[in-house]
Amino acid sequence: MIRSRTQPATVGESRLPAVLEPILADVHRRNLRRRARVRGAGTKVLASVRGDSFTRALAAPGVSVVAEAKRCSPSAGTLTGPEDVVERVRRYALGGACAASILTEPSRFSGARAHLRRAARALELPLLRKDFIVDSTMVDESAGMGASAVLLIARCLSPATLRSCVDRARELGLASLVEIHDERELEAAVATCPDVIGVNARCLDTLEVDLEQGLDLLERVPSHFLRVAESGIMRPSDVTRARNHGADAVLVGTAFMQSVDPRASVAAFARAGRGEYEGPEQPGLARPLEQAVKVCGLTRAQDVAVAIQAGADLVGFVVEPTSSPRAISIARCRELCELVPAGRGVVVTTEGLPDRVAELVAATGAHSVQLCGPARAVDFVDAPFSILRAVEENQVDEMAEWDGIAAGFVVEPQGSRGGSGRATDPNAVVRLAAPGRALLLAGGLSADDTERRLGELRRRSGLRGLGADASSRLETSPGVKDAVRVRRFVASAKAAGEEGRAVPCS
Ligand SMILES: O=C(O)c1ccccc1N[C@@H]1O[C@H](COP(=O)(O)O)[C@@H](O)[C@H]1O
Repeated sequence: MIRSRTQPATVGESRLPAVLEPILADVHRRNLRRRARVRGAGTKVLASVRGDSFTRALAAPGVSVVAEAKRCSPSAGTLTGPEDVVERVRRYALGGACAASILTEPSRFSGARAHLRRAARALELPLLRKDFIVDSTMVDESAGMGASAVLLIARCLSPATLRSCVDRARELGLASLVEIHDERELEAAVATCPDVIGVNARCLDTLEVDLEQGLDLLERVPSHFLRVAESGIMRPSDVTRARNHGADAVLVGTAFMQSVDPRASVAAFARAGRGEYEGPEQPGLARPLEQAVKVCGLTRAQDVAVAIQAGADLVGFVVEPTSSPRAISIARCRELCELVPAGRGVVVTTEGLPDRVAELVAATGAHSVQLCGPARAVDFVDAPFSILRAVEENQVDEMAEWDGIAAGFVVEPQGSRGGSGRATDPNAVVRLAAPGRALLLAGGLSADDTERRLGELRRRSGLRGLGADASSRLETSPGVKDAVRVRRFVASAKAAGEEGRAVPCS
């Protein structure tokens, strides 16, 4: 039993870890306040609880991915600024997450009940409420928020309370995931017969993660329970390890929160869960596209070195159209990609068939692809690499289709096929701004006019994240970059960024 309502120090016989003590004290305080406010009103439970959708999703063949939305944590610190949790979870769903875990704990994880409520209203995906549930009334609340499942941390609950929470969840049609970390907690979990048992590889006393130890314990969970590996799953090969230890699902938070392209990361992990992933351990882009600077159409190793040393965030290699004066072979592209830091090489293609594009990405070793030809967004939802979609400045509808699927857009002048040297119309570009959309301005940018053109657009439109992409005007002859122009282009694009930061957003 928890001894005090505001300062719980023990659960049953065992002392609480130092990290849990203040968290649980806060939970109790908030519960007291909330219940005093709503006394007599009862807890509204949604009629349409979707608990079976959570267990069905986890039971799908292979290792399913439960992707977590959390802004910070005691172990990782701040993971993201304020952001739209619904948009993040939508990207998780596109990438192939079977369910999402949403933090509702406000003080240590910057979670909110509203995040869960809004996601449940907006999305079909089964949602796990991740919080520090201390009694069955919090299970009722979870159903009221639209959760399909609740996380019950064995370390936070006496055996009797754990049982009453699992039973209450079952009555409400919610799935319960009981989290354990050692043999004793495994016994307690098994005794309550939850739907799912999760092994947290993180020790709550030290916050240290030992994935191997966690996976060994997971193997000892009786196989009639759905088994989830939690914490320490940072790369696709960890999913493969979990698969080899009998996991039905992995719960991944930090790796996806730290990813620049959560859709692509989830897609890579989900493929690994099906035993189908062969890509890099850090899938997708390495840097955010906000104010990114890309140098495109590189054909020579020395030009790649200059661009990277100058500070380019991305370097592009044109494989198609083969008619481009900057086109190189797949083998040459692979050689040049090897010279580039991970996550910064982009293969440029007019190919639009997803399997062929996937082959091209694998063959070149690029982490992302720039799609310049006709392609359907729906074909790329679960592509395990990042996508830059090239659009013409008037293709607003095309952009809407790719939102959330492409990590960002390269905006070219109307009628351009790339590398034309022609400039975009600023009036058209400002109309493309939308929340959460990353844009790279392209078309005839040179070492001389980039700072002015970018700065002007950023000031006029509030497009402060606008990046830049240039090719032909940085050359001495087709395919041969001029080192001075490349350096000046990168520097002036970055300088426009600094200026943009100083101008308040209107
Ligand atoms: O760089 C190229 O030659 C190229 C060829 C075919 C498709 C895309 C290409 N690069 C893209 O072209 C623009 C920049 O062109 P420019 O500066 O006007 O010459 C940009 O989108 C590059 O990614």
